[in-house]
This record gives sequence, C-alpha cells and structure tokens, in this order.
Amino acid sequence: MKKIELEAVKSLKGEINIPGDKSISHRAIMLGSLAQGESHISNFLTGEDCLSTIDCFRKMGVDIHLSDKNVSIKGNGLHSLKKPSSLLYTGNSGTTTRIISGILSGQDFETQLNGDASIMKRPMSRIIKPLKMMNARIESQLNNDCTPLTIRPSNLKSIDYVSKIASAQVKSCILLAGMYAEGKTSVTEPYLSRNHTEIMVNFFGGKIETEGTKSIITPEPILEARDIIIPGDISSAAYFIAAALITPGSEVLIKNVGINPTRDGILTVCKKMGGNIELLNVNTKNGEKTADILVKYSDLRGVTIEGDIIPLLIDELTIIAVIAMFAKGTTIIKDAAELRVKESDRIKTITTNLSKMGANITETDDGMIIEGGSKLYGAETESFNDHRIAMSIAIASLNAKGKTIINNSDCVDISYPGFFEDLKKLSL
Ligand SMILES: O=C(O)C1=C[C@@H](OP(=O)(O)O)[C@@H](O)[C@H](O)C1
Ligand SMILES: C=C(OP(=O)(O)O)C(=O)O
Repeated sequence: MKKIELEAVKSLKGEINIPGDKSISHRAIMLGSLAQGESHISNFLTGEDCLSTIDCFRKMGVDIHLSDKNVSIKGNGLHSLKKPSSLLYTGNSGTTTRIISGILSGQDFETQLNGDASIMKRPMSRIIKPLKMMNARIESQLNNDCTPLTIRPSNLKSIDYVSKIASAQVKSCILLAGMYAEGKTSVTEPYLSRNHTEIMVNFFGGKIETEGTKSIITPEPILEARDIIIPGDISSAAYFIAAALITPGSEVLIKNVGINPTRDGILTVCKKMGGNIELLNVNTKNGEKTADILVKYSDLRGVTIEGDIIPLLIDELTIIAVIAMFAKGTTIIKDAAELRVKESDRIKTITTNLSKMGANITETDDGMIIEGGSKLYGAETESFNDHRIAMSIAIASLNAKGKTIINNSDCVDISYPGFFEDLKKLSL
C-alpha cells in the first residue's frame, strides 16, 4: 500500500488526454464477448475494474487480446459462453459484479461470483430481487444479500420492473438478463441513469427502446462485432475540471471527453457555480457524444444539487464537495444517499478527510453542506481504498498550505492509472 505526499501548486496549464470511460469500457467487453465476430476497442481503460471484466469473460472461454489500450475480442454469439473452471472474481468493481450477474442468469451453467472486501459489503439485493422475479436462480451464499453469489441455470421470463433507485448497474443487469428471456423486458427508473448499455446494445445491432425513464429490450438479439472508440471518462476529467476552476491562473484543455447527457451533470453544476467552461470540437463516436473541454480559473458561488441531476453526476459528488470549498457561500448536496454504498461511505469519507484539512463541511443523511471560503491546510488523510476519495483529496491539496499525505493512494489504479503523473504534468 503506497502513500503519496502532495504540496500546493501555483497553477495548472496545458492539454491532457485522459483515459477511456470506465462504464463504456466494461460494456464493450461484455457485448463484444456476446457478439458474432471480432470486435476492436480503442482507448480502452486499463484500470483494474475493467481488467476484472476482461478476466471474467476470458474465464468463460472468450478470446480477448489486450495490447496497450487496444482490445480485440473474438465473440461467438449470445449463447457461446463456457462454464468457468473457477470462481469469477470481480475485484473492486460494482459495475462488473452487478451487470455480469444479469448475463450469468441467462447461461446454461452454474457460476460463483465474488469480489474484494469492499464488494463483499455492497448491496446486491437490488439485483437479486428483480433477477428472481425473472425466475433466475441467484443466491447470496452467506444469506446477507451480498457476494459471494451463486447463479444456476434457469429459464428466464420477461418482467416490467419499476426500480426504486436510479441505477445504471441495476438497469443494465436486468436488460442484459432480458436478452435471454421470453418476451420484452423493461426497466423504469425514478430518474434517468447513464444510458451506455442502451446505446451500445443498439450499436451492436440489438434493440433497446427508450421512453422517458423506461428502457425496453427485445430478447435474443443478434449482436454483430463492431469497432468501438472509447471516449475519455468525464468522471476522470472531473478532477482536472475542478483543479483548473479552483487554482488561480489555471487554464486546461481536456481532450476527447465523453459528454453523454446522462453523464454531464458535473458540467451543468460547474457552469451554475459560475465556472468558465467551454466545449470545443463536439462530435459523436459510436453513439456517444464527445468534446474537448476548456476550463479556466473562475470565481465560483455555492449552489444546491438535488433530485434528477444526482444520477448524472453520482461519481463526481466528492470532487464537487472539493470545488464547493472554493466557492462563495453555501453548497448543499441532497438526495445522494447512494454515496453511502459505493467503494466507501463517500459522505463520511470525504467529510472526514476535508474536515481534517480545515473545511467547513457537514455530513447529512443523504448528502453534505459545505460552506466555502475556509483556509485549507495539508493533513494526513486516508483514501479508505476508494479511488474517487484519493483523487478528490489530491485536488484539494493543490490549494492547501503545507504538505498533504494520502495513505493507500495506489487505489487510483481502479479507474485512473497514471493519475498522479498526469496531475504533475499540468502543475506549475
Ligand atoms: O453502470 C455503470 O457503469 C455505473 C453506474 C453507477 O453506479 P449505480 O448504478 O450503482 O448508480 C456509477 O456509480 C458507477 O461508477 C458506474
Ligand atoms: C462507484 C464506482 O464504481 P463501481 O460501482 O463499478 O465499483 C465508481 O467508479 O465511482
């Protein structure tokens, strides 16, 4: 377990290409494995979570070749997966664990699934319940609604599921199980969550229709191999957007970032706070919108963040808390109780760390209240093995007096290998 020591910087300047989108990288491996023929993926995210997804599909007999950030996958169709000879290990990845469970529910072999200590605490009832409604034989081995899971063969039936939470992992799990069910399966969410599964299934030749917050999949799609270019991950770009906004004299161009409207809540909030953000070279690649993002240091003001925007920035809320410390006035984050069941209890872990650095931040049941304008000091902080916490603290340290230590900082490799090196390259 490594630790890193960081000091304040004068400003951030320059251009950066950030790694590929985590959500899209996972889905490209999953759908490429179930398609007919050889798919090619470029700018694949080689973070540990996406490598866990590759590992699971290799164990089910799929020929996947990874070289630098390029992946080729030889898929053999929807019914081509083979029984793995050992347990499928999903590491730290909630996305892998939940979405793959839907696919596994439709297979004619039994699988066992588990992840690391953090995964073993994350709630799986949200997928177990709807999958059982589809007739899946999925069990939590310790009867605690967590992993390890056992999934046995069964004949799936379609359902129209109304989900209490807006979660793309839950939605994708059910829709992909729906590929193996008789009849159309639908999922309706309270608010729209990220729609990468819908976009990519359609791109591979399958059919998911969307009506408001309802997505409907047609079963037994014939998926055909495709070439996929993965855009940069807006959740990773968020750290550099924040760094440039809060550090005087900064100007950073972040190239080729995915700006899918179900992921761009961070841009909406930063603009509402008064952030100077411009989108350049807006484009679309394999159904996903992209742009270069130009960010300049800005005078910011506090805002309230709540309701239907929360799923559009769920992974960015810890870095938004950091931005809020540099805004005039109060920022209130509500309706974000989901943060408590991520890699760590992110409401607690970000509040604990930023408080140590001198922030005026208060934990609430479903969010945080942050008073901007406190003077920040370097402190010894903990990542709690949560990549987003480590990266958020790193950005806070750029404007704190003295040295900040982040213990267990190597967890950034989950979603952003090379994060600290990239940060150094932009720092003056
Ligand atoms: O589907 C996905 O790729 C993801 C969905 C979100 O989780 P939930 O579905 O639990 O909200 C997000 O937090 C996670 O990082 C990735
Ligand atoms: C919550 C996250 O990922 P996952 O749920 O896939 O572990 C994340 O990357 O912030």
